[in-house]
Parts: sequence; structure tokens; C-alpha cells
Amino acid sequence: MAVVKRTSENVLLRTALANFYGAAEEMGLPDGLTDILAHSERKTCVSVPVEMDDGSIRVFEGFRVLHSSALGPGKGGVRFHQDVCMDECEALAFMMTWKCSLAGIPYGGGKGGVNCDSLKLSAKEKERIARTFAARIEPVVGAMTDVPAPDLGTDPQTMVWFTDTISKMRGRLEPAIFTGKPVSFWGARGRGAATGLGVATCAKALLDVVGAQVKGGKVTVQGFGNVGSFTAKFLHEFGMKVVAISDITGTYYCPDGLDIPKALAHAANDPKRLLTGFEKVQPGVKKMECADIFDIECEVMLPCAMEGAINAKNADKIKAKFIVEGANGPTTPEADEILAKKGVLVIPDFLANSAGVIGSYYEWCQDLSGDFWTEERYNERLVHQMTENFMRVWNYSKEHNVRMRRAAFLAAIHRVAEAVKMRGLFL
Ligand SMILES: NC(=O)c1ccc[n+]([C@@H]2O[C@H](COP(=O)([O-])OP(=O)(O)OC[C@H]3O[C@@H](n4cnc5c(N)ncnc54)[C@H](O)[C@@H]3O)[C@@H](O)[C@H]2O)c1
Repeated sequence: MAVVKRTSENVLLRTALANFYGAAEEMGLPDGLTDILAHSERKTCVSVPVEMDDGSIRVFEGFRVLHSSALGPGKGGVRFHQDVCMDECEALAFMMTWKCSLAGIPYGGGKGGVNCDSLKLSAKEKERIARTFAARIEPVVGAMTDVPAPDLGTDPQTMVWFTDTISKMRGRLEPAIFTGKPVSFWGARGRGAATGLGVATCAKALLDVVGAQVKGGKVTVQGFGNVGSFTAKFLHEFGMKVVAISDITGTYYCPDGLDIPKALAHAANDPKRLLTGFEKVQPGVKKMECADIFDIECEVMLPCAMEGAINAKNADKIKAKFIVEGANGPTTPEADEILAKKGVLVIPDFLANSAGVIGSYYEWCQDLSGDFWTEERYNERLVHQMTENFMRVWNYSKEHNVRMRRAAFLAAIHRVAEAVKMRGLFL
């Protein structure tokens, strides 16, 4: 019987499923395996009742999805964002399965979140949400079952609240359930910057392999949170000219190159870590609308903010030669086609931003062994592993004459499918 294909109203899940079915068909994956991998193993939905600072009670919705545990425990972030829903979590869990597989680490894919607006919460409210959410998902997380990490709207402090809550519930310290913890509490030196270092390393490896100049090459970075800010920092350190950065307050553009250390310091001093007012800090910086970042001419554009950022409405305007996806799912399938016709080469998210999860793996290894590494050892291993992973996909793409997204998918799906076949269908 032919596979009955799943789809969704949610753009991110629709994209994840369409990409998966396309790749599965192309690689001739048997229908049974296709069907298994098109469904998540577990989808958990919890209510998160919380007392707000004004004494009122609000009930948020929390989610945790385990897409596949064929290769190991689930791995993936927890988002605190008003748009979080089950379909979004499932789509992101899918991507984590392929990302972990491609990265060559022993994890499956998971993802979760709470539908709250983290920017509108006080620290105390956020802590109460974090602890209640952790307590309610306690039965489905663990160092060898499902290992969450920070994502949009959550941070190392949130991971400490999660770890502390579950450790107290279980009556023993459980440092390896959550990664992305602060260095002072079972975290890993280097983890905070890992995703950005990996995205920047991919962009550099790409320019190297196509023979383009790295030093002085123009780049634009959308989003200036964890991923975007460290991506900009390392690109700047590689000698590239970051001509535009953006966040929810707008795009900050300077054709001669932005002073990234200044921008980092400016955002670090802002109570919400935003770039508000940066145009007044560096002479010659022009502030523009958020969407204007796509009109800027550059060698590499790095979307590091939200899913669906590059879509059918704006893909045609893009003037970059290459796109390196720092965010998860920033390019819709429609945009992918438009970009391919324009000759814009796209490095897919689950390759480009996989250093976050590779770094999480390093942290988990250290927590399980109690042997902590130096930052130099961490970064050295990360840059080496990211460059190797990039080259593996690049060579596959050239050998089989397929685009990078497809090449990465085929390699990733193959490893998970082999594990499912080997382990069998029991449970
Ligand atoms: N943090 C990680 O380690 C990690 C790892 C892999 C993938 N990701 C993905 O990367 C993306 C960003 O994650 P993050 O951790 O940096 O989040 P974050 O909350 O730290 O930062 C998000 C940034 O995007 C900006 N932004 C939001 N909407 C925007 C818009 N319309 N235009 C311009 N800027 C906008 C915000 O102002 C903020 O600067 C997400 O898709 C996330 O899933 C994160």
C-alpha cells in the first residue's frame, strides 16, 4: 500500500514533511520505513498553570515531542514563545533527528516549548513557568531518554531551573538531562558560542571550497540573539565584512562594515539584549526596516532569527550568492525553488547550525564522565567536526549532482533508517 502522506497547516511542519517525503522517494526508502519516520514516537502536551506577579493565574500550554530515538536519546531545545504549538514542536523535532544523524552524534530528535511571550515575563514569572513545565514533563525526559536544551526565549538560567526542579523531584542530581547550562553549574566552556561558531565555520568552509575570498567578503546576518550575534562575531574574527545585522527593532546597515564588537557590547548592555539605538553608536550606520536586510548585496546572507523568514514573497529580492541557514527552517520550499533558479546556493539548517547540538553532546559527555574540557579543546574539536561534516555533504552533493539540502537529507535519513532496520519495530 502506498504511503498516505501527512501534511499540516503549519508552515514549518509542512516544510519538514515535504522535504522528508521528497528525499525518501528519491533514495527509494521502503514505504514502511517512510511511514515510521514520518511519525513522531511521542507527543506530550501539558498545561502550565502559573501565578503571575499581579496575583492572577494564567495557564500556558507546554509541549515536548520525541520524533525518533532510533540513534539515541532525543535531543532538542525548549522554546518560550507565544507562537509555540504542537505542530511547530514536531517539525523542529523532525529536524533534530536529521541534524543529530548528520552530525554523527548518538542522539535522536526532540523539541518542546511553552506558548508564552518571554519578553513580557518577569524573571520570577519565567522561573515559575520553567519549574512547572519541567515538573510536568519529568516522566518523559532523562539523560538516556530525552535531553532538552535552550532555544528561542530560554537560556542557561532556564536550564538550571529545569535541572534543579527535576533533581529535587528525583532526590539526586541529574546534570546530564539538560544541556546549555552555565559553566558554573555543569555546563561546558564554549557551549554558549558553539552554534554561532559552527554557522560561521560553515560559511568559511563554503567560501574556501568555491575559491571565494573570505577576508573582506561581505555578509549580512538576520537576528542578533544567541546564534546571530556569535555568528557575526566569528565572521568578523575571520576577517569578513559584516555589512548588516538585524533584530526585531530593525536592520542596521553600513556598507563599509559594522563594528561587531561594539554591536555585541551595545546589545549586551540593553535590558532586552536588543540593538535599539545602535545607529547612534557607530557613525555611518543606517537603520532600516527588518525586511530590508534581504535587499542588501552581499556574498553570504545568514538568516539566524526565525523560521519562514525567506519565503515566496521575498526570495526573488535576495542579492546574496550564498545563504547559510543559522535559524531552523528559515527558507520555505517555495523560496528554495526560487533561489535555486536564481543560482543562490543554500547551506541547510541541519548542517549549518548543528554545532549547537554537537556542542550539547560535548557537554553531555562531560556531565556523564565528570571530566571537564578547556574551551580551546572544545572549539578545536567543534571546528574540525563542522568542517568535516560540511565537506562530507559538499562532496556527496557534487558526486550525486544534488543540492546541499537534499544531499544532507539523504545522508541523514540513511543513518536513521539503518538504525530503525537494525533495532526492529519492538515498542
Ligand atoms: N541557540 C541555539 O543554540 C540554536 C541552535 C540551533 C538552531 N537555533 C535556531 O536559531 C534561531 C535563533 O535562535 P536563538 O537561540 O538565536 O534565539 P534568540 O531568541 O536568542 O534570538 C533570536 C533573534 O532573532 C531576532 N528576530 C526575531 N524576529 C525577527 C525578525 N522578523 N527580523 C529580524 N530579527 C528578528 C530577535 O530580535 C533576536 O535577536 C531559531 O530558529 C532557533 O531554533 C538555535
